[in-house]
Amino acid sequence: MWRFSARSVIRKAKVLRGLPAVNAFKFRSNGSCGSVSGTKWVIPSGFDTGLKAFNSLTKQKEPLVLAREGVATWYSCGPTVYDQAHLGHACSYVRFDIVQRILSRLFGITVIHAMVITDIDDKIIKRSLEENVSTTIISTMYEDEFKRDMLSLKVIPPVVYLRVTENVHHIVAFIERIIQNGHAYATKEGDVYFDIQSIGDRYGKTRNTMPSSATKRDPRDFALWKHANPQEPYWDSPWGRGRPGWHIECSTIASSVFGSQLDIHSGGIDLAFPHHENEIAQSEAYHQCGQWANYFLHSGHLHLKGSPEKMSKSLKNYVTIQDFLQSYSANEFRMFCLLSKYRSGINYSDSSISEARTSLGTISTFIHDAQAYMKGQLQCSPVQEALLWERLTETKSSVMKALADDFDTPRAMSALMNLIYHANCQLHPVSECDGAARSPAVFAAMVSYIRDVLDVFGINLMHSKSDAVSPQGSLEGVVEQLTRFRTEVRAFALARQDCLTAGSLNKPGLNPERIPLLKACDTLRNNLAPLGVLIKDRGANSTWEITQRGQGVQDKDQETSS
Ligand SMILES: Nc1ncnc2c1ncn2[C@@H]1O[C@H](COP(=O)(O)OP(=O)(O)OP(=O)(O)O)[C@@H](O)[C@H]1O
Ligand SMILES: [Zn+2]
Repeated sequence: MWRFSARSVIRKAKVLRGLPAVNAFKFRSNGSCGSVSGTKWVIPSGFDTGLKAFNSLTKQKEPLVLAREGVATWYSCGPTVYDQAHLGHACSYVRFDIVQRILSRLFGITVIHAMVITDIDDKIIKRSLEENVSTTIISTMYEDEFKRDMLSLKVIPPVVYLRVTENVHHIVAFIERIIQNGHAYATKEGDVYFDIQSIGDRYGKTRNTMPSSATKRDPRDFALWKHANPQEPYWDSPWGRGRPGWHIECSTIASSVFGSQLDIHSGGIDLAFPHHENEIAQSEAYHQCGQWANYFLHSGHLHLKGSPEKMSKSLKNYVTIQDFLQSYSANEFRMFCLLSKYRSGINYSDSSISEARTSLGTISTFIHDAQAYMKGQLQCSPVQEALLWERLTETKSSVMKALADDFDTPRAMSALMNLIYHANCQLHPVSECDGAARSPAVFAAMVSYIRDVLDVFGINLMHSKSDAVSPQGSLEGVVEQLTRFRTEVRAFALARQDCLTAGSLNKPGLNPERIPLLKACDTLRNNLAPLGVLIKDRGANSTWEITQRGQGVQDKDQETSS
């Protein structure tokens, strides 16, 4: 249902905005390399998606025009892998994952996403010296953890991850070309610097934050290649032993995958300057053209509430993704991200994450009630069916409009919540069925739509037992069998108590034979709760349900605690 073709979606979007559906696509005809960065941004030639995106190059929303029809080339700066990933990283990568899912699943655009893994840099070297292990051990360990963390947050992996250390030969060749093109110079110490003056006023002149150095021609010049100090890892190069500077890895790797033209480049806002400005300067100096990447999207920072600083490994004010997932679910984190614009700063606190949990709870409760109504278990007076169909249509159009407008997820979520509010207003439980006309189809349509949209955002609400498709061997089937087995064991143990009581021991709680069995049953129940399976004991019977992860540990119900 959500795999619309880009053409049909854009045609619909134009009709929604009151624009003629014909000529929905403009193929502009300026040259492949557009304008010069730092001077004037030129709208790219190619395929007009009908969407708008905030482009950091112009600091305003621009029509999103891609070089090829239905395809977006997308490069993102990846993590520097010297420590565990935290919620700041999660926030940036989940937000862009949502943007990419919107592009591909709602607007039919194939997103080709490549990401670099920075597996050599000053911070990694420092950490390896502190731990007395090689940089490879540090980077491999944290790269693996990063990838696992992203998967547990349901971030779709890029089509390719590229490590800096596996691309040093490309980087050396890239630097050589920049030198040949007259935009970089080597020093006698074995460093290579980008020559800012060689590109005139195309570089951010007012933002000189680079440290000065005796060997640089201009304090703004930045390192493309750094000579190796003793004990540091190195690669051979025409300038001696050394390693790449930070910015050059992205220009080289993005160019090695996508050539001289890139549709979208993303990263956190802290990367806008100097990192992205330097990437642009290097890439345009290498390709000898302007406007290498047409759109730069930057995500806002995540802060711990009350802290003016972004959450950061170096500032040690962070919550790791793994710690977070002990108490909350990936669905909850994604909802937390959806409730703010990807560009805005976001405060992480108990109350902001609770707000996300509450929103998910409202949605789940509505789905549950709507299903009960469909099954005839929730009796209601007649609903205003025509009104609900109308509201559903309006919601669909509001969601599409919001998402086409710089991926405005909070506006889309508010349209969904508004639909739920109006639908809930019609669901009044009454004690008896009055035989009134019923309208299950409109509730079914709302539930399907809400689930589809959330699925696009990477939130899967198919977690209730009744929803689950239960082919043999599914996880639900396994939990069902496990619970039945536990029920039998418990019933057996409880019956042993009855026997002994009947045998006039008169102290049922002291029967030693049943304790290990009941203890095992308690342990199983307690261990399944953080995994999202809530077992409830009702007399000798037990039921189970899938919950949000982390809920439902019920120590107070321990059968063996007394
Ligand atoms: N607190 C944060 N909020 C949002 N995005 C963040 C935050 N911290 C890092 N990022 C983003 O995560 C991506 C990977 O960052 P990287 O590994 O280079 O982190 P970093 O900035 O070196 O981390 P740190 O500052 O924690 O040492 C970048 O796009 C960066 O902008
Ligand atoms: Zn980068």
